Amino acid sequence: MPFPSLADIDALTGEFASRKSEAAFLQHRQTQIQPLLGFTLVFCTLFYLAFALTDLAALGFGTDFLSLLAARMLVALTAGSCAWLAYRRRLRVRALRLAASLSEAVALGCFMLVATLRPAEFHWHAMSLAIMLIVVYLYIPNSFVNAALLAFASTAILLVLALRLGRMSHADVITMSMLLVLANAFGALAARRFNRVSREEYRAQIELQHAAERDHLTGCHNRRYLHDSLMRTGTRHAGLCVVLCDIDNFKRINDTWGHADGDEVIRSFARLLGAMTRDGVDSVIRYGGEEFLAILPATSLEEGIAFAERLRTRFAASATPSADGRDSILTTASFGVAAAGMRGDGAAPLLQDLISAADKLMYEAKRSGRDCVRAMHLA
Ligand SMILES: Nc1nc2c(ncn2[C@@H]2O[C@H](COP(=O)(O)OP(=O)(O)OP(=O)(O)O)[C@@H](O)[C@H]2O)c(=O)[nH]1
Repeated sequence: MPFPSLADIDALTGEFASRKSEAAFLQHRQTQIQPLLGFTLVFCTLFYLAFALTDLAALGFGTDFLSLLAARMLVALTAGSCAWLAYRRRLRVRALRLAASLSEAVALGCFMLVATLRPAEFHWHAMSLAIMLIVVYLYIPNSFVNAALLAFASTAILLVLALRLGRMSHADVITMSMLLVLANAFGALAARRFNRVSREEYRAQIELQHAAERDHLTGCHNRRYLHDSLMRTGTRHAGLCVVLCDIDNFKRINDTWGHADGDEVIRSFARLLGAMTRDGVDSVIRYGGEEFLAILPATSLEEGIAFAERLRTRFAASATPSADGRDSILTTASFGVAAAGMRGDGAAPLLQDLISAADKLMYEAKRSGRDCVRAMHLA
């Protein structure tokens, strides 16, 4: 999961400047965005249709009224279909934004037709557009840029129509322009603030989750993650291998070099383990003080042993520089490897059984003189 920084929030839009962070944020919010888009579109469409009454009052029953009714039905059809999609289908964020932009563009376009056919009421049209702009900026979930472009374009078109068709005084045109500029400025500022606050909230949530699931010293997952995530969800892999690693004679390292250097040895072991495991596939957990657990899905016992042997030789050969930089700390580690395939009843192997077996095997490696691998296959 990408870890976004506050500096990554764009000053103009309030969205993450990095595509990766923004995509992760939108993905995280998707389950909220979908029903929100659906609800807002339905809500706006009902009002849009209800306002056909004002067409009837202004124009009477005739061709112009029917044209506007058809336009309003088109808005209802577009927004209704988009709302249905938002409720019923699992859409990608890009598709949701397309649905939002399309509904907004059709509604604003039809609104311009209303203004054209009812040229005596530009004061009301300006007020209605001001309200619609707030809805576009704040209520219909869309990107800041899409919302701003639609808002600017519809403001410009209404002003041109007012100048050409509305028989308005200069004072009225100026007041109308100011009102629409105010609605745009307020809408954009409020959208920017909302975007920023929701991204700060998301970042704090990710940070908390990270702190709750990770070990502070090494950045590896902790036992809470092992119990709450891995053990609770279980494994869906037919074959699973677990490697328990324990740094040898670690007490002596602390006693000889001090705790700060001991910490550095733990960190360098964690770095090596992280570099040798597969990103997004394997899990590395700091299981105890100087004990680590590697959970390797879809890995056979032979592959697990080969992995542990590579790790053992590389760690034994890599020296950690002491804090004063004058010496190098060399040590070894012992490993217990347990693997299992699909069980007789067709169920996946139990992680807890594999960890218990790997723990026993690791102690066997310690008893056999340390710096070695002990392994077994669970039936
Ligand atoms: N520096 C440091 N030491 C730690 C940390 N966590 C645990 N320890 C120390 O690690 C040592 C582990 O010692 P033991 O369990 O006796 O094991 P060992 O000395 O490695 O001996 P074997 O495991 O039998 O090879 C203890 O002295 C703990 O205080 C840590 O985060 N940092």
